[in-house]
Amino acid sequence: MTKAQDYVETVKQTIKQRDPEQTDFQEAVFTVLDSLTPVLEKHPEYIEANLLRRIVEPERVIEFRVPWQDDTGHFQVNRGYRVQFNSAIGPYKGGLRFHPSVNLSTVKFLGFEQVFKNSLTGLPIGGGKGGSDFDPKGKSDSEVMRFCQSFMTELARHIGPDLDVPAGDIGVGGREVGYLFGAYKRLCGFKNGVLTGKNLTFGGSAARTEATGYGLLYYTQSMLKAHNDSLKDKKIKISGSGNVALYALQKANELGATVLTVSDSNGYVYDPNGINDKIVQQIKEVERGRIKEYAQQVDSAQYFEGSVWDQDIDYDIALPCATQNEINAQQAELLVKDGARYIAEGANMPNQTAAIKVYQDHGIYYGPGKAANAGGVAVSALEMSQNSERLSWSFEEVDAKLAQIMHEIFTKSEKAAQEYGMDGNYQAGANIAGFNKVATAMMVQGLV
Ligand SMILES: NC(=O)C1=CN([C@@H]2O[C@H](COP(=O)(O)OP(=O)(O)OC[C@H]3O[C@@H](n4cnc5c(N)ncnc54)[C@H](OP(=O)(O)O)[C@@H]3O)[C@@H](O)[C@H]2O)C=CC1
Ligand SMILES: O=C(O)CCC(=O)C(=O)O
Repeated sequence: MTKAQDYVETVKQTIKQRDPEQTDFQEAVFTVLDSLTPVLEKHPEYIEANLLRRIVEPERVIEFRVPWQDDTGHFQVNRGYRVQFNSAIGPYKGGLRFHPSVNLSTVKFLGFEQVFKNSLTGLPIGGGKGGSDFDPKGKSDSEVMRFCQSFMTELARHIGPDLDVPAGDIGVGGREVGYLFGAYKRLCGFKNGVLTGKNLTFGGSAARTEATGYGLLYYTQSMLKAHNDSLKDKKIKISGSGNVALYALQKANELGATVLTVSDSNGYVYDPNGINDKIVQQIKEVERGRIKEYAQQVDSAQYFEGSVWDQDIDYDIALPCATQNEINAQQAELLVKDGARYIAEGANMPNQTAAIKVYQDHGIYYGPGKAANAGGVAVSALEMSQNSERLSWSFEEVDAKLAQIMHEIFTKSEKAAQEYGMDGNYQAGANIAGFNKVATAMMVQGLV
């Protein structure tokens, strides 16, 4: 074992011992650490400075009670979190997730990923993430508003335009950001740089709603181009039908691909003629309905219960856009058998570690979430810039910047992989390129 390998193993063991139950967090950290051994061989000063041990420890973890009243008058309590992971290159930045599965491990894994993702965007933002085990599904608008107000009553004291700037994630969209902003304003006054993903009427950026899904397709375009390929006439499987999935679908259709599937946590819709994004948008964004309603409206579509990744059909590109760990090794084997050559992650960590190993073994080109889905946070950072200069840019201007950023993220990852002799390994490339900037910043800032 080299000194670098030994150091990585020691850091991994420390995490396992200190937080044995935080399995999602461990998975995210170990994936990054495993890519960094060659960097440590080249930079032994990082080992001397115990940099990895510091980088895997959040700067601050905030956990709080969120009491709220439901429509029947009963008092409810949820748990709120904000993990301020790393501020070496800018204020903490990252979304809030409202979903019953949220716990400290979830928020820590998402915050850790966010550090490297935000670094890859090239914009001056550190990493953070937050959320709650509150489930907005099935709640009335009034209940969601009361919950958001209570959540912000505590969160407000920890955030600010130059300190920590939350945004949306699963279960937190325009409605929730609006209520959170309203509550913040009553407590601290109008500071529109405190949240991103806002409505366009009070400082939101054009194209933020579309940014993660569109950015995913721009990244995928770059990945295909690197292999003299294009999206035209490609068959794509998308999972999820939320914000990321919907705008990935819309952009894929615009770029001449055929999207065969979309899904939710109950099941998936398959349409061999291609999923119509306008119908999905109406069902999900306007009616807040379930995806099976699509099959009730479109003759050529069928609805199936279960995971879309268990469906056995031929296709070219997989775009998982739902949630973490949605693809296991067996499902990855099926993806390979079905002829898919590319996979790019719209969701955060949708592939289990064993699934990624399957892609590597079979030469499938794999774009990790921290690179492929960075478009959302990149446009959030552009929203912060617009708020600072008290101006709003046009949709076309923001979209062009987004496309450029996604292309650069792909190129940076590709080059970093090449530099360390791992040509085509976009996962290692993204981890190394994301790490380099944060590591340099931490080293020159002294013991932080
Ligand atoms: N919004 C953004 O800008 C960004 C989001 N991401 C990531 O993209 C992913 C999707 O987020 P987003 O679209 O914003 O969230 P939404 O809440 O808008 O949509 C989430 C979608 O995923 C499905 N889903 C959620 N949990 C599960 C589960 N356990 N099993 C199967 N399906 C599930 C939901 O189905 P159902 O309705 O049944 O729950 C829904 O279709 C997440 O991993 C998020 O972290 C990454 C970068 C930025
Ligand atoms: O726009 C943001 O700040 C949040 C984006 C996010 O949560 C993510 O990239 O996973």
